[in-house]
Amino acid sequence: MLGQTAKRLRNKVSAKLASIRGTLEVVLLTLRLAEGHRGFVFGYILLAIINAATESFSIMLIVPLLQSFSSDSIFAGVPVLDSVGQLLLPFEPEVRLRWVAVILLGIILVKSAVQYFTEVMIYILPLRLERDLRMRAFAAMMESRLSFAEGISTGDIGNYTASFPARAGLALRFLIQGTAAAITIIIMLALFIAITPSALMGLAGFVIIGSILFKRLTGPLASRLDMEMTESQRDFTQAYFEAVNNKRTIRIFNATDTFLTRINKLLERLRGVQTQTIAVQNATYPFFATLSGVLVCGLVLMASFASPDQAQALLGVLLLFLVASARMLGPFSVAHIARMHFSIHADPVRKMDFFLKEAARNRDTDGEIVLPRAAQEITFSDVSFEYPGSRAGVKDLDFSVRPGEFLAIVGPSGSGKSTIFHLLSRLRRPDQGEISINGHPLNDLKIRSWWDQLCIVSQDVPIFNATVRENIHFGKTDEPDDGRIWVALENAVAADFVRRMPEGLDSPLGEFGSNLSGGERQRLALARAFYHRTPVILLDEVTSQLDAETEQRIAESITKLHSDNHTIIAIAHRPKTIRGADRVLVLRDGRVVASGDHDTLLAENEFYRDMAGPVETMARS
Ligand SMILES: Nc1ncnc2c1ncn2[C@@H]1O[C@H](COP(=O)(O)OP(=O)(O)OP(=O)(O)O)[C@@H](O)[C@H]1O
Repeated sequence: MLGQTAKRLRNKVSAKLASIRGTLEVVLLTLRLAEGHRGFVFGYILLAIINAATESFSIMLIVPLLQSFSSDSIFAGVPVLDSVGQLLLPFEPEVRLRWVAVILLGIILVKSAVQYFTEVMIYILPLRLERDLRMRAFAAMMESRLSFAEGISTGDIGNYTASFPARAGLALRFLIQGTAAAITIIIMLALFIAITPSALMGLAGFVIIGSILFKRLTGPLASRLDMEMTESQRDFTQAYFEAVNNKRTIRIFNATDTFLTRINKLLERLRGVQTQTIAVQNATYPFFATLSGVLVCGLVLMASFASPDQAQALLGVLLLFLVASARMLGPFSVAHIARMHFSIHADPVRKMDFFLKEAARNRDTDGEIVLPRAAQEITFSDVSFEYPGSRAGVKDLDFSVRPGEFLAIVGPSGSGKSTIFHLLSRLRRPDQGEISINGHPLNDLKIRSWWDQLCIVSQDVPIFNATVRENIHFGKTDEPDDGRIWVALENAVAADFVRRMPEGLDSPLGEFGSNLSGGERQRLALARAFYHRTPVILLDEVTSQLDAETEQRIAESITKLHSDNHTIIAIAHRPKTIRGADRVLVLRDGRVVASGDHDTLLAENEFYRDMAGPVETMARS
């Protein structure tokens, strides 16, 4: 029996210690996240200490002043009050009042100024940290390896770049607000220890019993709300972005009502968590006010049972307790509200810190070699790559592309064509083998010096919510050259439809280019490549949405680029679209199964012939 009780006690103690360790860990993590704002944090705490000191000073002045007008000395023998009282006594009552009034006025002015600045700072600080963390999360995502960045769901991205920074900002706010309140309480307690130990006993009892009771009542709820807030915000962001990004599909599949119901449910859940949080937060002040009221009633009752002398002493303590509790109720409630809020926002602090560390670990490392701008020879030597967690990818790729060569890569869907582009642009890195540019391993290059010489037109045609000019000039830092933009548009067979737009090059293209047709988007993306005229151009199914005539005109533009000594690597499902290529690589299940020129492959390779289809094969025969 005794052993069991001891064991239970041990478990309780170790659980308590673990919880204290957990809180301390979050405190340190919060301070680490706020590393760049230390001056602000310490400035706030310093002002809070000045605030508490002025508060104490005014109590030390007011109480002896009142006492000095009374013939019954309730505070006789109380060291601090006595000595301040002695200082006041030699003065005439009116002089005493004047001096106290002047000093109090000075204190009040200092206190008001300090209070104003602490109030402003406490709202500014979370915003500063939020802004800083949002930027850090965004940069971490952009600068980390693609496999890491692509592994984060939209809901989580929403949390890392919006909700978590805001909540970590609040955690910092409540951490320093709680610390400042705790310092104020300590200063006040020290003052009351100096004044009278019995008042201190009352206060200490009030502080300890009140805190334990309040924590018991609200602690578990605060931790649950912390988790629920994170989850409900993540789920809402996920659903929201899915709805925003799939407007057309949702309508056509008649899924509007389903989506609205889902979003409505998620919003309702979020509101529920927020409501519960507000209910818990606002319980603090009434709780402690009631508790201190109950204590006062208890003391009055006790005085009613005591002898007149004891009653007077008790009422002296009561008076002090009233002053102390009235003064301390504010910082005390703030300390508890802050503690509770801090634990409500502990989860985002841990997750934000973990995310930033993981992103730093997965940061895309760069090489040292700056590649001079020139025609480049590209070599794949025994390159193999598998997507993480999947067996798909490419195997044993071994080929070179000469400077100025036009290489076509054909193969069925899923054979690994786009993966080659990802590897060549170092968005992914080979598991085995090496890719080199002009003899330099791709991993050793300063990647921006390679990207500077590379342009990609991909299947998912990224058009930005900007004007035609800004979309074509995208990624460049010099001034846009309208003459060259029009030439690029002509080459991409896009000039006619841009001319028809009401504002020409200044026309806005809408979000994701929603003001354009699929083929127009494709031609604008091509115009971007023609404008950039980088030494190496990667084309991924660039004519898949175009009619035969436009496709033919674009093929001519590509041939012209080729004759201007640009290296072109073009991906296609259908051999028809890359007839101008010098050489064709045929890909199947991630491997190169044949290579040669179009005609030779048509004549000799059955797989290629099957892909080319009867029209192409007949055209040749
Ligand atoms: N992020 C990814 N994670 C896991 N597997 C992937 C990923 N991207 C592509 N794959 C897989 O890798 C293989 C090669 O994909 P890739 O996109 O290179 O094919 P592709 O030949 O370009 O196809 P398509 O012609 O349809 O665009 C496919 O089996 C595909 O499912």
